[in-house]
Amino acid sequence: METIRTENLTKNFQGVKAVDHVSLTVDQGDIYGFLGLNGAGKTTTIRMLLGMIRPTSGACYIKGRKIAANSHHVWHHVGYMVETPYAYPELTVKENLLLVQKIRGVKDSSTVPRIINRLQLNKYEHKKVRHLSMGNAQRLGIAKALLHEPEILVLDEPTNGLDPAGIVEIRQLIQDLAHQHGKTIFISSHILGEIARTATKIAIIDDGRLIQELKKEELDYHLSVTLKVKTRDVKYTERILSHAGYQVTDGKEGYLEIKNREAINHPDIVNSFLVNAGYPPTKLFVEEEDLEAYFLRITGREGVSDHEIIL
Ligand SMILES: Nc1ncnc2c1ncn2[C@@H]1O[C@H](COP(=O)(O)OP(=O)(O)OP(=O)(O)O)[C@@H](O)[C@H]1O
Repeated sequence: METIRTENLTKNFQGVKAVDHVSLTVDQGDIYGFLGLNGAGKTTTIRMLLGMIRPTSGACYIKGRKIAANSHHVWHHVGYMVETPYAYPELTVKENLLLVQKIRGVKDSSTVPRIINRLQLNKYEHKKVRHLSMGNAQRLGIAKALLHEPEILVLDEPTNGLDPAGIVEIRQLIQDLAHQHGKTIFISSHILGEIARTATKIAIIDDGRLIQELKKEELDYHLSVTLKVKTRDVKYTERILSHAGYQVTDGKEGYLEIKNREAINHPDIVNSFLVNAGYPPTKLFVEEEDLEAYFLRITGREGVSDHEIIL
C-alpha cells in the first residue's frame, strides 16, 4: 500500500532548481533509501514532504492525502528528524523526552520509558544532552521522532557525523524499527554502502532530478556482472577470445573483461578454452558491480575522485 507519494515535485530557489519534477512512491513497510550527493536536493524534497516549505509546483501525498499548509491530519502518522537533531543541552535525555511528550499531547505515562528502552538510551537517561556522544544525540533525535508512535519515519541523513560503530548501530535500529515494529522508513543518505545494506527500495536523486527508483531486487538485476581474466599474454588472449566470439575489452590493471552471459554463467568453459589454447588464466573471477560503481555509472560520474562520495 502506498504511504508517501510525490507528483512532479519541484522547488526553485531564485532560479536554481533544487528539486525538479520528482515523482516517487514509498510503500508501506519500505525502508526507502533516498540517495544523492551533497546538494542533490534531498533535504529540500524532505522539507516539502513534511510541509515545511511549499513546492513551486507539484504535490506530496501522505497516506493518500495531499500535504498543504493546514495538513494537521498527517502529523499524527509521521515522525521525522531533519538535519542535526535539536535538543535542549542543559536538560537530560529523559527531561527532553518528557517535554516532547507534553508538546505532542501524549498521555500514556509509559511512553517515555518505553522509547528510552527501545532506543537503548537507558544508560544515558539522566545525562545532560550536551554531554552526549554524536551517536546518542542522534538516537535521542530518533526517540523524539518516535514518541507518538508514528507509522512513518522520515530521517534526513541520520548517520551524518557518526563513526563506523555509530553507523552500524543506527542501521540496526532502522532495521529493527521496520522489521519488528512495522514502521515505514524514508531515509536520505549520501553514504551509498549504508543504503545498499539497509534499504528495500532505492531512489537516486542527482541535480534535483530523480534519476532512478527501484526495488532492491531490481537493483541486483541492473548491476552489471563481468568475467575478469588475466593471462601471461593479455593481447594474444584478447585476440583468441574475440575470435571465439566473446565480447572482450581491455579492463583496468591488466584484466580482460568479458560481458557475455554464457561466459559469466560458465567461467569453466572460458577456462578450458584458454588452457587448451596454451594460455591458462593466472586469474579468473566474476565481479559484480556494487552500488557505488552503479551510482557513478548512472550519474555519469565514473572516474570522479572518491572523496566526493563516502563509500
Ligand atoms: N533556502 C535555500 N535558498 C537557496 N538555495 C537553496 C536553499 N536550500 C537549498 N538550496 C539549494 O538547493 C540545492 C539542493 O539542496 P539540498 O539541501 O536539498 O540538497 P541535499 O541533497 O539535502 O544536500 P545536503 O546533504 O548537502 O544537505 C542546493 O544547490 C542548495 O544550495
